[in-house]
Amino acid sequence: MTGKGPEHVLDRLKRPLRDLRISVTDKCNFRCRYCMPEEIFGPDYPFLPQEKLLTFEEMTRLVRIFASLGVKKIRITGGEPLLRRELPTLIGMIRKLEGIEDIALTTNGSLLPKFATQLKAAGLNRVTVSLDSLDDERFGKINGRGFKVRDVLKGIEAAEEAGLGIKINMVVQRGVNDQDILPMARYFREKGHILRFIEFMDVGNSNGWRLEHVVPSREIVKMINTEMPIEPVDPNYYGEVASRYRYKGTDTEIGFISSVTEAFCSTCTRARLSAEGALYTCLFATAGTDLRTPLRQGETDEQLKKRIVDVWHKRKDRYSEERLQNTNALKRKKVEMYHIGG
Ligand SMILES: Nc1nc2c(ncn2[C@@H]2O[C@H](COP(=O)(O)OP(=O)(O)OP(=O)(O)O)[C@@H](O)[C@H]2O)c(=O)[nH]1
Ligand SMILES: C[S@@+](CC[C@H](N)C(=O)[O-])C[C@H]1O[C@@H](n2cnc3c(N)ncnc32)[C@H](O)[C@@H]1O
Ligand code: SF4
Ligand code: SF4
Repeated sequence: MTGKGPEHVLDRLKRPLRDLRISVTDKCNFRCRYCMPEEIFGPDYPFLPQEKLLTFEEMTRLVRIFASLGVKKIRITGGEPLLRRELPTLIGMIRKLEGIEDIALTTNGSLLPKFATQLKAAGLNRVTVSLDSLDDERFGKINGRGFKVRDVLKGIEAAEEAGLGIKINMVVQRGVNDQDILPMARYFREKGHILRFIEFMDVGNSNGWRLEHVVPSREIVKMINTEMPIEPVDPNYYGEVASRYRYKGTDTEIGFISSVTEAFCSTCTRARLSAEGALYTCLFATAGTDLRTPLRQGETDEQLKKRIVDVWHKRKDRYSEERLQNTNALKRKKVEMYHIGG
């Protein structure tokens, strides 16, 4: 598969495949209420056994095939991806693949002090660190395990020292952490890091989502603009999830991910690979396509590629747009976020 450029596949809504998000583990050291609430994900929860997880060799082989279909960006996620042993080794393996221009990692940040340098050395380009509050009491409740804000800030500092690109993601929930919007904006503006506000979504089936809990991005834009004037910036690439802004008179950016109020399905170029090797074509999918079994049964690259192409050709997912039009979409059974990574 070397030598010639990638093939380009389009789905039924004419969307190309550009971005692959790989969940490397379903485990996490946090218990964020909106993702893995403690009462469901308790000590006896049956997480995937090691033999069901894709190995690094299997993931790398699949990434090579995806790259031959036009994927340029890989996002490593989870669960908490830094709980997967030897993760920098996987980054190094993916880095060597032709066609992969960008490797990013989404993390809760708590283990970055331990791994940031190794990740950078292995070829990781950037990290996106999730942080929902700067207040220890609220943050402890949100993460469900009493982690302190400092634990995450130390991770961000470690990533900075290692020379990794940095973005911060904050999921905003009305009545839970909306009072943190301005303090977060002030803090990361001062630090010069890109902060992105994410509208709380109805992912999975266990997070008790209600529309009243969503703070629409336009409300946050207004709130920030009143204190710290901002102006829109053009997207970096086709299908970028965040609407970008910058603080007037500076180069510091801020972003808004309006996954609920301004769905972006029409330009969605993302495929997702779960930790056990199932391919999902939407964050809100009810089922995935098993790639691990044919892979372990010895299918060739060409056969696996055909499976992926067939799935992408059939794809017509546009859940977030459908939900905007008809909230009945909410009633269907969906895959959990920790399972395919968000
Ligand atoms: N509905 C929906 N939400 C998404 C999708 N992709 C990302 N999000 C939401 O946006 C959040 C941030 O996503 P990131 O992974 O940081 O976004 P990204 O597009 O990879 O970011 P950049 O590569 O830095 O532009 C996720 O945690 C989700 O909440 C998607 O395909 N559909
Ligand atoms: C599932 S986590 C996996 C990676 C890592 N553990 C972390 O928290 O960054 C990926 C992202 O999904 C976001 N997320 C989880 N549940 C969400 C929800 N219901 N709505 C919006 N974003 C959500 C998290 O805040 C996090 O930024
Ligand atoms: S959002 Fe990330 S850190 Fe929080 S429980 Fe889910 S996987 Fe863990
Ligand atoms: S809801 Fe599905 S199709 Fe729409 S942007 Fe998200 S992942 Fe893509």
